[in-house]
Amino acid sequence: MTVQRRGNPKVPDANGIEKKIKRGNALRQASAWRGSRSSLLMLLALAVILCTLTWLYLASGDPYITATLVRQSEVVLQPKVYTVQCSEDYDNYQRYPGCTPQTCGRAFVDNTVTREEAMSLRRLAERGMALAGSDGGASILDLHSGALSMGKQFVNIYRYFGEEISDVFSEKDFSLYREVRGRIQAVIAKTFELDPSLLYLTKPTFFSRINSTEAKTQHDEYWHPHIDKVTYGSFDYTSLLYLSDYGTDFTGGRFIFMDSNGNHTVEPRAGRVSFFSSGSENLHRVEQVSWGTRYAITVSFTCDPAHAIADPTMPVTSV
Ligand SMILES: O=C(O)CCC(=O)C(=O)O
Ligand SMILES: [Fe+2]
Repeated sequence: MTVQRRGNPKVPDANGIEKKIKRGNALRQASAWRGSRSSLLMLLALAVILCTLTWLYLASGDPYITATLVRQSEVVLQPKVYTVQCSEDYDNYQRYPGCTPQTCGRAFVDNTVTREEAMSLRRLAERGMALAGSDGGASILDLHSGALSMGKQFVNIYRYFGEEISDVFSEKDFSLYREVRGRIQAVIAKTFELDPSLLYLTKPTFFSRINSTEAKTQHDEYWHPHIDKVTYGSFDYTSLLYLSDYGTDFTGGRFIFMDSNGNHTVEPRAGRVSFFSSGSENLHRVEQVSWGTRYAITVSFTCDPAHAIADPTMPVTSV
């Protein structure tokens, strides 16, 4: 019997197999490409969604977003005022009509004190602090009480340095402080519609010098959130006169109002006066300085005559 060789259609020839393999490869490649193209599109879509969400997040005023109220480069010639609702803190204290905050808020002005005056005050602070200074990143000098940071504690410069202090400070320094204090008092009274004669300078009033040196004691930890009326008791209006420039003299060190709807920042500028009602409507902190040295003076006012202090004066030394 002869075996007839019939062409089997199910067994393709070598060419056919090759073609099939090629087609298979091509199909696989195409689908791989389609796969990577669709992952790319997916990534793109994700990026678009992410950007949209970020934009919505920013635009909706998220509580943790920081907004700058006043930049260092800005020159504020009329007080820039932001009112906020007064807290109930003042209910716990005796009210003094014409002084106790009825309108609360914060304001900034750059032409109450000149930059030259700020530089003179800064030199005064530099001379004073050169006598001692903190081991950590925050030193203070209080011309009223004489307190000066020294190592991990404080000394009284008037007692510790005695007559030598007249080589460091002059009458002119004290009269500049008085002059500047008077102008700050007047601008606070005008802005908050108060009787300037019913505001009194209160303690502590001090120069501060802060930098990025590691804190050695609690006194060096200047960055904690606080309410001035709680921290200092007698304050009704706080003012800060900045003696150096954010961005050139130091970085970090911005002042931050911590509001329920977000952080509101002030960039220090030499000669800038930042003032605000001292209650919990103005919870704040100072950002840690990351580079350089920042100088400022805290000059605050009370409505309670019992907490008034006199302007600092050159101590009378016995001959
Ligand atoms: O220096 C500052 O900007 C703020 C200081 C401060 O909060 C304070 O002295 O109570
Ligand atoms: Fe404060």
